Amino acid sequence: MDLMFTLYPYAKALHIMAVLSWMAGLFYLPRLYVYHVEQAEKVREIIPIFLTMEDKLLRLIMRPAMIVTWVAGLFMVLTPGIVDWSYVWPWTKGASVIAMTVFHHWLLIRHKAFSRDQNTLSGRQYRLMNEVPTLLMVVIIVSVVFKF
Ligand code: HEM
Repeated sequence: MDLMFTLYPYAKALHIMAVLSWMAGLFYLPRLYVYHVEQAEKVREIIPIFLTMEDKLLRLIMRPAMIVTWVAGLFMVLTPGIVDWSYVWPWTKGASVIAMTVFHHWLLIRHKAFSRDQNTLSGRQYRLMNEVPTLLMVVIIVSVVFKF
């Protein structure tokens, strides 16, 4: 237990670093899909460049950042005295991080559809979906800061 308390600030620092990297990708990838849809209609040669950018962002940045966010976050959840489940905030945060993870996998599925040239969504739809991580982030930050 003492070791968990010693490691707690390291876990929190790691958590915040990973969260920032994961969120950067979650904000940028739907925007990249907007350009992918709208530009690919005009210039087909640009498609492989978009696919490479999306693939690298998903595999090299977003996936590792998501894993580190979860591992460091769960470490803090398991540290005694950190989360009091009788409050509302752990539930709103928990629901939002699960929704954020579902959104990540939705982006992955959309990327696979793009790779097979089977994208069915419009630029406008990706623009709308871009708001999802923003809304979830607001709920998460309010939850961890106000701890209602
Ligand atoms: C993926 C699963 C996640 C788990 C299990 C998790 C869990 C936790 C826990 C237990 C804490 C410590 C709370 C405290 O200090 O009292 C924490 C802190 C924090 N989390 Fe997460 N978290 C996750 C994802 C996220 C995401 C996606 C964001 C941002 C969008 C985020 C932002 C933060 C911030 C800013 C803090 C620091 C709060 C403070 O110092 O008071 N977390 N997290």
